[in-house]
Amino acid sequence: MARIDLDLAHSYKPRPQTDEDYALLPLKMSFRDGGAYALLGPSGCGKTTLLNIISGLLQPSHGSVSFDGRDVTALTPQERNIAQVFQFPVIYDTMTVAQNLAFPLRNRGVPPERIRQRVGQIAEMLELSGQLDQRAAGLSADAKQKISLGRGLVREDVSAVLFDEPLTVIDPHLKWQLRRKLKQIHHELKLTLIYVTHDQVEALTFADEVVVMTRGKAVQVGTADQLFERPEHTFVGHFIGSPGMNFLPVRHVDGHLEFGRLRLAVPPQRASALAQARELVLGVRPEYVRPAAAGDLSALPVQVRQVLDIGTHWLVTGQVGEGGQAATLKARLHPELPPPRVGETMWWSVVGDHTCFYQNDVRIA
Ligand SMILES: Nc1ncnc2c1ncn2[C@@H]1O[C@H](COP(=O)(O)OP(=O)(O)OP(=O)(O)O)[C@@H](O)[C@H]1O
Repeated sequence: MARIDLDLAHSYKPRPQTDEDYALLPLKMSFRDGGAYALLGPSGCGKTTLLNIISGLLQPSHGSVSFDGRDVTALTPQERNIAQVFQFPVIYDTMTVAQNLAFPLRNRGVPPERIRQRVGQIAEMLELSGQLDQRAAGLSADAKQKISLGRGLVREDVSAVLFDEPLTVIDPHLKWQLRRKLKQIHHELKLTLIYVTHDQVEALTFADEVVVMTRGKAVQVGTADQLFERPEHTFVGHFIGSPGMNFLPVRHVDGHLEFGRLRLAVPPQRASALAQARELVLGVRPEYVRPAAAGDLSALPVQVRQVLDIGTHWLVTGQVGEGGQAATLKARLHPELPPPRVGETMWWSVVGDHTCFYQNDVRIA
């Protein structure tokens, strides 16, 4: 296992000029030895590019990759000792499940007795023990992908195991089980795992830390709790959560906040952090929006536009302000509260301990 340090940028173009020419903007980041990480972001944000640079399938156009302090930028995946699992199964159909799992070990001259033990251990973890003697050809797509996962995890001497959307072909029900299984396997095997996905649930259940990416930038590396409670970038607030964070542009004037003609008090504990800021974006998650009394200084009047019964809560969409100043807010309201009526005006508290403030998309308080 290895600690992985990146200090690089990547452009697929020979002479990059602007930020748009880069698939990865300059980034500096470390992956702890034995950590479980997810690279999370929408299509085209640079996840696969980053994964391929870590594995050695791709050389960064700028900068370096180090494993345990050793520069490996020019080394191949084999020389870096990386195992990779791709979206689609990579297995030998003519071999049995056991032979497939043993293959990476046999290739490296691991003694037969150790191979037998390790294949048994991995098969048990992935619930493949009953199929060890079956030929891979006859198995379902799910089972074949489990073999691929097993082949990725079977070696004990790898620097890291990289997964590129490995559960894409898996049936949704089994997907849930396998995600949990991978987490459990990580605890047992203590491998450095890096997992690419565009699915936040997948990332947050699997990883200790999630790297959130957008447009070639890693905007935050954090635990599920950090990404939810303190998004460092508006993109993280928007991308994590369902629905994502509410954002309101506000002006900081004379110790209070203005949204159009509406006013909010600045919480005393935020006053110093906001002292120099004028144009701000207030961010509050729907989970932390609370009904409040009319005129409450932490609240705004909101006209209810839609009420959905989500079972565990009411998901309410409302409009605050009017005309060009209007903004949409969402709140998850407690199921035991009476459901709001469409068209009614409620006061929603949006400023509290969980509220974040942003300038140029970056959190300042
Ligand atoms: N071989 C390539 N040559 C040129 N441009 C590429 C190449 N591979 C990727 N890109 C571009 O680099 C950017 C990042 O792509 P990348 O595949 O890393 O994103 P991703 O987040 O993995 O997306 P997806 O989830 O769709 O796989 C995109 O703009 C993509 O078009």
